[in-house]
Amino acid sequence: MTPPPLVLDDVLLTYPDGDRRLTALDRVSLAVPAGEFTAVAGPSGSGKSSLLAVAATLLRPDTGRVVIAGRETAGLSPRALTSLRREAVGIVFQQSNLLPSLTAVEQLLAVEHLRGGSPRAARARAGELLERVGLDAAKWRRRPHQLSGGERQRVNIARALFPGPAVLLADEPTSALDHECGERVVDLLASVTREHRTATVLVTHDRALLARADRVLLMRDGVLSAG
Ligand SMILES: Nc1ncnc2c1ncn2[C@@H]1O[C@H](COP(=O)(O)OP(=O)(O)OP(=O)(O)O)[C@@H](O)[C@H]1O
Repeated sequence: MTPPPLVLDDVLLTYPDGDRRLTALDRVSLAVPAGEFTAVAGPSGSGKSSLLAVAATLLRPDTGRVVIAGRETAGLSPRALTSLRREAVGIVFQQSNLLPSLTAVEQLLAVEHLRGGSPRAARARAGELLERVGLDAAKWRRRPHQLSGGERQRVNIARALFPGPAVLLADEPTSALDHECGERVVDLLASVTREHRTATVLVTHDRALLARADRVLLMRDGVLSAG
């Protein structure tokens, strides 16, 4: 059996807090198999964003293991970590972290440019993904300010999927959207998880969205438990 694309094992993360340390993740373990959509709920300040930052290899834990797409991250250099992240981890943030000067299709192609692939194949793939996330082709040449919040999140999801990541992480992707639009974005995350076989983790405050997940976990004071 192939190992789960995302594994956190006994992860401890602390931040400096005056002359003490604040424990943000208290010995957290989590394994997300390919094609599974896991949601993490929990109050503000409980450690949800910290969990995603560690899973995205943006923060190194104090102790514990993080294994992405079968690779131990602990021994990797910053450069190797960046390249693993680029290949294996798609991230969708709260709201538009799209580049303001680029059109929807260019947002995806900019990622490919960093990877140095063939422009023609990249255009074809960008078109397929924008179509898949339901962005009307008439809007592919619009810049972020010419799109609605929901449309921007669709572009974000297409961009995160572009490199074919094994792991897809979404941090409150619906918080800037109205309820109905938020539900559609979460439905989209659920369906692309199955189609693309990503190990997906969604962090959300919105309990109404949890029903879409295969599994719900609760974060409280840095401790992760079954929902
Ligand atoms: N860079 C930092 N330095 C010090 N403390 C931090 C830092 N980032 C987060 N914290 C603290 O760590 C704890 C967990 O924060 P985190 O952002 O992970 O929670 P969260 O559940 O995502 O909250 P929210 O839902 O409000 O975004 C909080 O007590 C927060 O104040």
